[in-house]
Amino acid sequence: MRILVVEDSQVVSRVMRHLLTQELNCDVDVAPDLASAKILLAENDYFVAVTDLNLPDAQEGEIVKLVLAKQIPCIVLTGSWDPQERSRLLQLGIVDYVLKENRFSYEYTAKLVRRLQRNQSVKVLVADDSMVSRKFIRSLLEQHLFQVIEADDGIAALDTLKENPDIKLLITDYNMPRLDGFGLIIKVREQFSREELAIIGLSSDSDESLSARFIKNGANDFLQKPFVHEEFHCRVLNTLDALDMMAKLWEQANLDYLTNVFNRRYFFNLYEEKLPTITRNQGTLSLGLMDIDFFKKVNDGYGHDVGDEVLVEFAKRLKHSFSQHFTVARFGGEEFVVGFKGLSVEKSFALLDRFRMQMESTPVMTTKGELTITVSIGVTNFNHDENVDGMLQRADVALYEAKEGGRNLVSIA
Ligand SMILES: Nc1nc2c(ncn2[C@@H]2O[C@H](COP(=O)(O)OP(=O)(O)OP(=O)(O)O)[C@@H](O)[C@H]2O)c(=O)[nH]1
Repeated sequence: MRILVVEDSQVVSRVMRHLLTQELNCDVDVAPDLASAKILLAENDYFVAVTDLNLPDAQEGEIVKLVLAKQIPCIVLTGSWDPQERSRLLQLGIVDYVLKENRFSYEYTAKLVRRLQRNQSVKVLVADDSMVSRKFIRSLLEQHLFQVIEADDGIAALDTLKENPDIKLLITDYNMPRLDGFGLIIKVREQFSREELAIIGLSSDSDESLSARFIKNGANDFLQKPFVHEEFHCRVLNTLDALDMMAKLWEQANLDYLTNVFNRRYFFNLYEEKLPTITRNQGTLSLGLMDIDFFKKVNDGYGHDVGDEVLVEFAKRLKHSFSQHFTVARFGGEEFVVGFKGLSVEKSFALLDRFRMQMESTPVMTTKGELTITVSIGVTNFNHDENVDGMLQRADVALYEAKEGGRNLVSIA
């Protein structure tokens, strides 16, 4: 990724280059004037340009027109606050107008570039029956490089969400035929949590209670029409930042920090939730509890870091073998579990025994060389009158038998 900084002050261009390369994996070209910017723009493709307005050979912001004509997103970083110029440039389609006030302005600009990079993979659905309004919102979102999908009422929005479950943000108007904004949000929230999909409500209605009602019905935020560009972008960015933050918190709470498979808490919550349905439907569930053999010897002989490498590789192989259809979790230390929803104990035994043999026959490559790692496994099925703990206790007994039987074995409880 290449970024162009057009800036005659060496101090500012050095700061921007430093912050941008720190924030992103990118190459930064600096042009100190319009003439050199023209040459660089002719020679390279840029992801974004960060430009000053007042250059030694062009004091009227000519650089902005040049950058926008090449369809390159343009962030203006200027020393002069001119409200009229600012709104003229925003109308022209710049991404943002940032005043060089202090170091936060430069940090903000670098973060904005990182968000633009992230936005390229973020899908936003705009539900509004007014085509003019939809197109206006689309143009604002596209300035920030989002992927935009439109729907002209609530029902169309629901269909679009069904076809595109990876949509991250829904921006919805209130008054729409067939299904209005509230109806849409209520239906959407039946399927998508706040962690999965963010919603911003919009309305030009003067009813002051609308914003609170939108939020109480499940929206993350609300915007009164007409709004200014910057407020729109700030709210969209804040909402998506909050979504990212929630995703990070969710990962910290549910994923194992070392191996990135699910943790014990996730596994318990998932199956405590699933067991009543499995019981009601007379469904099948089995699980395999496994423990790497003589793992202490790996740590003692090669060091804790090599032990970690083995755990990471073991989890990778487990994921590769099972996570497409089943649930893989690390319970702690060198103990892992796989939940086989829909599989009988005989079938999961066969899969786990094949995994055990593959472990034995394919050494793990570590920084201290190849190590042959074996695993002992206890398998059990789910009796419809028990809880997750009961099932795990029986799997633990089977695992103990596998260890007692000489290790590198799969045993059924
Ligand atoms: N490297 C590393 N070691 C860990 C981690 N968590 C636990 N351990 C180590 O795992 C080892 C577990 O050893 P033991 O419970 O004695 O079992 P074992 O050596 O695998 O022997 P058996 O299970 O009887 O085959 C201990 O040395 C722990 O310190 C971890 O996250 N990383």
